[in-house]
Amino acid sequence: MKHNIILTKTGKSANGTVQLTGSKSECNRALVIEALSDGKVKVENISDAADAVLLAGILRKSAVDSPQIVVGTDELHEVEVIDEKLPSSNHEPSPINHEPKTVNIGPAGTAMRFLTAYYAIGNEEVILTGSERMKQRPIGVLVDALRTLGAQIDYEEQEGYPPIKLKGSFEQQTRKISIKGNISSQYITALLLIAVKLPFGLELHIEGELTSRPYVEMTLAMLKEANILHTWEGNVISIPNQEFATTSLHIEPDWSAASYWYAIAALSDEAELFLPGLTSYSLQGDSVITEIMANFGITSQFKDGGVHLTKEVKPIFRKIFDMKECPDLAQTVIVVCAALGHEATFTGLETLKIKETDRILALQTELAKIGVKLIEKGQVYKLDCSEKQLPQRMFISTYHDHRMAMAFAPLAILIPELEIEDADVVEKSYPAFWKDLEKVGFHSEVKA
Ligand SMILES: O=C(O)C1=C[C@@H](OP(=O)(O)O)[C@@H](O)[C@H](O)C1
Ligand SMILES: C=C(OP(=O)(O)O)C(=O)O
Repeated sequence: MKHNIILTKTGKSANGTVQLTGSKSECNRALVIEALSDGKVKVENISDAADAVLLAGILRKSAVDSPQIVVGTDELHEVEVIDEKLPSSNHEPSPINHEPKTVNIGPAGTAMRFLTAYYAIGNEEVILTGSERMKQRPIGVLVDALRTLGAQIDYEEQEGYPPIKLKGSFEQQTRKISIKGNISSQYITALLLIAVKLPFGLELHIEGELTSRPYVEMTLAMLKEANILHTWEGNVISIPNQEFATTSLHIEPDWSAASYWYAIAALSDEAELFLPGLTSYSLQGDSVITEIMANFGITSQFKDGGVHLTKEVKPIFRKIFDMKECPDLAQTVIVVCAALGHEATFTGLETLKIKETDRILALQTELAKIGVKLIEKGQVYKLDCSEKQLPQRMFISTYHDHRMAMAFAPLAILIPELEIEDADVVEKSYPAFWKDLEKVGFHSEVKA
C-alpha cells in the first residue's frame, strides 16, 4: 500500500556522514556483462537500488535456466564485409520447447532496454513487459536496430512500446546499423553491451546528436574493464566479437543519489557532509554535480576515501545550465534554483518527458505550489520566480518518480512541514533515502 511521509527539519544546517548505495547505472551494466560472460565476470557489490536488484534476480536466474546466447565462431576478418548481408552464425539455435516466459521489469527503464537486447540474441521466447508507465516509454528505435541485426521481435500491444515478444531465434544479418542518438542513450548502451556476442561484432552509426553521452562512455569503460575493446571514431562505435577476461567489476556509489545531498547543502546555511566511497574520477557523468553545485557555494574536497561537502553562503552567478549530459540531475538543480529564487535557464531537457513520468510537467505542477514557473520556450526552459512564496505546509505529488520525491525533499529545510506522496517510490534507486535523511537532522513520519 502506498503511504506518504511527512518531513520536517529543525535548523538550517546539515552535518553528518552518509554511505550511498551503488550506482544503478553501473550495476545494471555490470549485471548484463556478467550474464554474457559465461561466468568470467563477477559483479562485486550489487547496488540496493530496486531496479538493479530486480535485474540481478532476472539475469542470475536466466543464466541458470538458459545460458545459451548465440556466440559467433567465424573468424574476425569476416567482419570486413560490411555492406553485404552476412552469413548467419553457424550456431544453430536450439528449438523452442516451452511457452514464452514473461519477464516483468516494472518501472526500470534501463533494465527494460538492456534486457530487450539481451533476449533478442538469446534462444528462448520471452515476453518483456513492465509497469503502466513502461508501456508508454518508447522502445521502437532499439527494436528496429535489433531487427536489422537479425532479431525477431513483435509488439504485443502498441507498436513501438512494451510489451514486446522476443522470439529467441537470432541470426546476424549485418554488423552495420544506424541508430538515432537523441532519444535515449540506453538504446545505444543496450546494443554495445551485446555487441561482443554478435558473431560479426557491431559497427554502430549514431545519427544526429547524442544525448546522455557520459552513459555511453560509462558502458564502453566498463566493457574495457572486462577486456572488451572498441573504437569510437566520429559517430561510429565498433566492437568486434571478443572474449571476456576473467575479472570482477566494482560498483561505485551513486552520484545521482549524491546530488540530493548537494541540494541539501545548497539550501542550508551551513553544511558539513561526508559521502564515503566517491572519488574525483568517476565513470558516472552525474559526478558533474560537484561543478554545478560549486555555483551554489558548495566545495567538494576528496579526501579520507570520499567527498567532503562544505557550504559557504555566496551570491549565485551562473545563469545557464545544460543538462543534456546529466538529465538525472535536472530535477535536483531546478528545484534548488526555484527554492533559492534563482532565475536560471535550462537546456538539454528534451528527454525528461519520456522518463519515469513527464518530468517537465511534473516539475511545472509541483513548482507552481511555491509560485515558481518553469516556462518552456522551444528547447529552452526558464524559471520565473517573481511570485515565489514558500508556504508553511506543502504536499508534493511524486508521479511514480523517485527523483520527484528526492529532488523536492530538501525543501523541508525551508518549509516547516513537507508531505511527500508515495514515499516508497525512492526504492527504485535509493531505498535508504529517508533513513539517511534522519542522520543529518531531518525527521520523517509516515502519515497515518
Ligand atoms: O544508461 C543509463 O544507465 C541511464 C541513462 C540515462 O537515460 P537516457 O539515455 O534515456 O537519457 C539516464 O537518464 C538513466 O537514469 C540511466
Ligand atoms: C530515468 C531513470 O531511470 P530509468 O530510465 O532506468 O527508468 C532515472 O533513474 O532517473
